[in-house]
Amino acid sequence: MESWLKRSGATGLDGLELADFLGIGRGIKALRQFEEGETIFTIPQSVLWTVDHAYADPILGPALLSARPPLSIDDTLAIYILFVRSRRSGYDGRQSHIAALPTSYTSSIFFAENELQLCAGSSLYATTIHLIQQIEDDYQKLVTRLFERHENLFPRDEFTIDDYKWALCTVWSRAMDFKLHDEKSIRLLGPFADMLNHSSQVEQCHTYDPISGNLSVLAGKPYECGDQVFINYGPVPNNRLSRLYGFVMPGNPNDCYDLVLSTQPEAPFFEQKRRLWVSAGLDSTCTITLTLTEPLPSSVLQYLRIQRLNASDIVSMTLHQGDAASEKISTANEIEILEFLVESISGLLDGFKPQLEDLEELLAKGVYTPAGNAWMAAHVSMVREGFAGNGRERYCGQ
Ligand SMILES: C[S@@+](CC[C@H](N)C(=O)[O-])C[C@H]1O[C@@H](n2cnc3c(N)ncnc32)[C@H](O)[C@@H]1O
Repeated sequence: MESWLKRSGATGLDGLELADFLGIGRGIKALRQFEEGETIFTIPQSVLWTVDHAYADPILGPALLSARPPLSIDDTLAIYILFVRSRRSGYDGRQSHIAALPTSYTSSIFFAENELQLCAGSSLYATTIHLIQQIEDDYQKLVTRLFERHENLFPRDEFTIDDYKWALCTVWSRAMDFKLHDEKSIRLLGPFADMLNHSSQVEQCHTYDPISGNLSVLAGKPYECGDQVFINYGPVPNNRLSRLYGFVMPGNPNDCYDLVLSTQPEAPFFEQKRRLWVSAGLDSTCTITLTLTEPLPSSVLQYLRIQRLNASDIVSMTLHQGDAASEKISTANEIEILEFLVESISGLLDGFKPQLEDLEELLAKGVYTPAGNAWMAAHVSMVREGFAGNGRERYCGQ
């Protein structure tokens, strides 16, 4: 892979090598010193995996262009990888990258039922179950939209659902996203750059030049010869890390709980309430992220105050829409929403299985293999530790 990249114009690779690091696995090792901010290496645009390159491929492109509706970005990249992997000639360079990819992944979609049960009640449990079904549905759509129409391009034994899952996990765990101008963004996989592991000790230091289309990695901190070079994947909570990347960080400060608030259209004064939610930047169904530093965002209270409005509250609120329900509306309304919150958060916490104390004990005793699936699921489930304490204090103090 490295010789193909160098021939294609990659720079900086001589100062680096792939190496195994204890407790983290394969990553990139510095073979010399790097000063913070220095460009470590650059991968040219011609070898990146992008949606544009997939469409520009003379064999794959026309098939992708004919798919209706068009494929999502992740599906396009996943099919591009599988397509290149399946070719017998003409794709040596990209195939040398594919040969360096892991052959299996540890995303939560591969957890066994008993492993997944360890995080029952968490958003990871619900999203993983949903995702497994979604992947099966998406695969069936690909079969009818693409594979059956171009049987010569997509030999069925190299485009099975297991191949599709592998390619999707390749994209989820290795793709980088960059914001461009005009609110546009680009998702790409950079050969070699995708060998960099994550550390929250460095600032974001991978950059994309929209003019040249090249990808560069800068030193996020000073490195000595022999150090592992890291990038920062972003402030990702453990449930996402486990779903997309197949690892977790114990005590992750970015841990959060996605609280879904929704109201049925049959509810009293639904239309008026919906308008108030929209004026407050919310909606009749909205997902609000509870974090360890902000376990009870004001938007939760705002949503519930509007949800519990009675006929007379609605009239006065509609007159003063401003920042709807950002403050207490009435004592009765406030008591109602706080009682509801205590009840529903207790319900949410009770929904977690197994009990927090049991999980803490099992983890402390080292029952689960570190970094294994059960260990990851247990750590995701521990997220409630922070919310249980912080949240309750906050509700009692209202
Ligand atoms: C972009 S790849 C990095 C290269 C990867 N280690 C490899 O050998 O191909 C991302 C994957 O590396 C692993 N990884 C990255 N950072 C990690 C970390 N801090 N701890 C444990 N595993 C990590 C996870 O398996 C993740 O899905």
